Amino acid sequence: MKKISTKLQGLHIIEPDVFGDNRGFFMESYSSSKFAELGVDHLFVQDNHSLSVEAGVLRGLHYQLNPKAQTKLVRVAAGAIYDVVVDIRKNSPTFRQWVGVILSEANKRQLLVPQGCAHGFCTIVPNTQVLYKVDEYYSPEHDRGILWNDPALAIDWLTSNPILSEKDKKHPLLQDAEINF
Ligand SMILES: Cc1cn([C@H]2C[C@H](O)[C@@H](COP(=O)(O)OP(=O)(O)O[C@H]3O[C@H](C)C(=O)[C@H](O)[C@H]3O)O2)c(=O)[nH]c1=O
Repeated sequence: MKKISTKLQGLHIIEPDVFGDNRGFFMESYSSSKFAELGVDHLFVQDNHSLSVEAGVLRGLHYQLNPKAQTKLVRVAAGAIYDVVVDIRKNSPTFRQWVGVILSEANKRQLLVPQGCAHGFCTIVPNTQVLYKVDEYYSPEHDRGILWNDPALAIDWLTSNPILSEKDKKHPLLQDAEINF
């Protein structure tokens, strides 16, 4: 199993060991002891699962404010996404910078998204199912968002006309968003 760092502190790609044979494959998608050996020793308390039936569905950019900020361990069980993480930690040297990673059923890559980052993804193929663990429970009172196409972030989502929830169409720009990281 490999952990690959990125330019954002705490944002890592994890490549699990995959055992393939003529039947298909097996992998331990999560192991608290093996992930802890990689420094991923969070106590995850909730598993999330979403299905997006179309390509071009964009969910994000979301985060929860402290003290309910979430670390997320994201993977794709079916289909493929372009996963985007934005550093919204005011004192971070990479504040306002973003990283995009393709997570897919095929590459089986996982993404560890640290607290203090906004997270979103855009599906690349229909019927994409995303599974992710979080280390803090959902708290609507602390749930916040940033507008997906904030010009100050200039995120290239690899799609021009995404399918968005009404909520995701109305998030503020980062400059106007409530952040406490
Ligand atoms: C996130 C969440 C949502 N819900 C309920 C609230 C709504 O009634 C319904 C759909 O929620 P929402 O439209 O916020 O779902 P997504 O747009 O997929 O949001 C997620 O997408 C991006 C990629 C993220 O990183 C977040 O984890 C999460 O915000 O599920 C819950 O009951 N528990 C939860 O943990």
